[in-house]
Amino acid sequence: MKQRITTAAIWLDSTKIFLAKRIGGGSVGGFWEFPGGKVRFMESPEAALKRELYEELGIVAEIGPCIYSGLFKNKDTQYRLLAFIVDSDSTPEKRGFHDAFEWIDVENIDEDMLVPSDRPILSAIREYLKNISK
Ligand SMILES: Nc1nc2c([nH]c(=O)n2[C@H]2C[C@H](O)[C@@H](COP(=O)(O)OP(=O)(O)OP(=O)(O)O)O2)c(=O)[nH]1
Repeated sequence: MKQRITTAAIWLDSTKIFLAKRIGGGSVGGFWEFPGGKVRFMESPEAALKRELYEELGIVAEIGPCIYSGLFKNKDTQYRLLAFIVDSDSTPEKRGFHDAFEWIDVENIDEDMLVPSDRPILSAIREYLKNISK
């Protein structure tokens, strides 16, 4: 099976987290996601996430710690998904990848609204928020 590394951004503004709804089509169209994307050859995961956030949302982001690592499969590829805390002062814009944005408290995120790969990230976010509030 082919293997790829992919990334997701946990963009926090105090207790709220940024979610983007993927445009319809494909196996995950219409679901909400933590934005990000695939790492290219010889690219670091952090650089890939920074690039994807600029391409998909037009934001310049600082990439912080990785708080989640997990696996998922799509067709003939196994993906290693890494989720990073990110920070940005930019305002996101729609660039053809998403049709809605939302800032939402982690307690109010219904996991069924998320692309399946992103669902296990929710407990990692709760754990992270618990630890930084100590
Ligand atoms: N099936 C699936 N794909 C996911 C999830 N999360 C996630 O980022 N993806 C990625 C993997 C694929 O690159 C893409 C969905 O695949 P697709 O059916 O729309 O298109 P595709 O296989 O042609 O993928 P691609 O060439 O565009 O990468 O989204 C998930 O939870 N399930």
